[in-house]
Amino acid sequence: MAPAALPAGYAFRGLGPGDLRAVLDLDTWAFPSPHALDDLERLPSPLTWSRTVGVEADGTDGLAAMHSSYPFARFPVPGGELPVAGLTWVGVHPQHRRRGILRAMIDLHLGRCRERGEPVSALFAAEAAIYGRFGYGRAAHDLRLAVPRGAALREVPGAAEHTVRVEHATRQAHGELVDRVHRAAGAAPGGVTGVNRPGWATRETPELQAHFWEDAPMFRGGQESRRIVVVERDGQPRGYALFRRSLEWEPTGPRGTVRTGEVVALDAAAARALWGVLTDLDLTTQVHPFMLPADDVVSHLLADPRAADQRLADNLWVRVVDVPAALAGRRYAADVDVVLGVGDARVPANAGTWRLRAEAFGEATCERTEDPADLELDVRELGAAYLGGTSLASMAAAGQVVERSPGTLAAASAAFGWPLAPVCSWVF
Ligand SMILES: CC(=O)SCCNC(=O)CCNC(=O)[C@H](O)C(C)(C)COP(=O)(O)OP(=O)(O)OC[C@H]1O[C@@H](n2cnc3c(N)ncnc32)[C@H](O)[C@@H]1OP(=O)(O)O
Repeated sequence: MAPAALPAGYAFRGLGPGDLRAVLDLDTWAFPSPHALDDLERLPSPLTWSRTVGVEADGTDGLAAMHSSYPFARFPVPGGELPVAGLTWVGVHPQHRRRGILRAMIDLHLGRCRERGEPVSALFAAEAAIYGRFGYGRAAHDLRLAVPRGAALREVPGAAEHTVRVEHATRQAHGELVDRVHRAAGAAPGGVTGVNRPGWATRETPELQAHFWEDAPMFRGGQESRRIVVVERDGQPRGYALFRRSLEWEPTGPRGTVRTGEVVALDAAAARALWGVLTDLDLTTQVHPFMLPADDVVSHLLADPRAADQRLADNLWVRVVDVPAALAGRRYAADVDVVLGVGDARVPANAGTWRLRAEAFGEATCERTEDPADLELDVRELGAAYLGGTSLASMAAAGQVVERSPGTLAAASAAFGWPLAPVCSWVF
């Protein structure tokens, strides 16, 4: 299929910093916002301008649509890192919707990913029904909890040996610490060696860093400014949690809530120390962590996990843009030798049969073959399985992966899995 073109009367235009106001105007048409453009314009933009594309309509001022992507040069995939395009700021003005502008933007994006040598694209979906049709699969989930104050936690040796700092969170004081601990926690989650955390993207560009640390009062939603707990052992930071509190006085007394950002620790003892602090803040009754891994340590530490009202939400969606580069660029949790018959309506170069060979946790190869497919699947399901968090067998049970050679599905499912659940700890 040829890439979708924009409808007649529309044209793409590369955007730059001088377009910020038009971008914010379009963005607040796509995502309704109570904030004035003048106020939004003063905040640091996270965009990488060289990857930001607008759509203009003949005879109309402003933008009809836009999209951008973040250049993740070192995006964690199972057992390695690859260049990945983080698709973001996708918006179409309500005046111009449902006439194929998004479809044309996606095809432009996928073509540019291939030109830039980015074999994978990932995103957070505003609505879950949008991106499957374009070959993005639901690749990761995150855990949402409401942990009661004082929830009993299982003990971990060494937790009590940490000292605790509770401070205002600033880039100047904590930027380097947060980056260092975050990267280390993704490379060896919980101190487990030989297994990384797929999807654990870092804020790689200066624009993303500036945007992350901005703590504009207009976005606090009635909560306090951003705070941080740092736990240290022998004078070295071993974990941090970003958080904000809010407080309401009720007839029964104070009812405060703690909302966390990232809660990241380098080992189990540091994690236990952090959760001990978060669940014991005065005047609060509940802790709401944001976007933990589905297998986060806290789910194992809670004596009564049911009391924490656990839910899963979709996290990263993944699109395999270049099948051989993506499949050879990750590692597998078991030996595998399988022929995949891949369907791809938008990227014809991906379609066809591919032989994937790998040794458990070793190098992988992926080459075109004339051999018949053992498994048939659409690139959407390949994307869902890619980070190791959605099993091929579970998608086969739903009729979305078809096993042609008996026995190959179980073996490939084990190989595509990963010992730790994929997640991204922040929304991009
Ligand atoms: C990664 C991110 O940035 S996520 C942010 C996405 N942006 C938003 O949610 C902001 C508000 N929404 C919008 O800006 C727009 O409605 C968009 C971007 C979601 C869709 O743009 P449009 O130009 O209207 O989409 P387009 O006309 O190309 O539609 C392509 C197909 O997707 C479908 N589609 C589009 N939006 C949706 C949706 N929200 N839910 C379900 N299906 C959708 C269309 O029906 C169409 O289906 P078809 O292929 O069967 O004909």
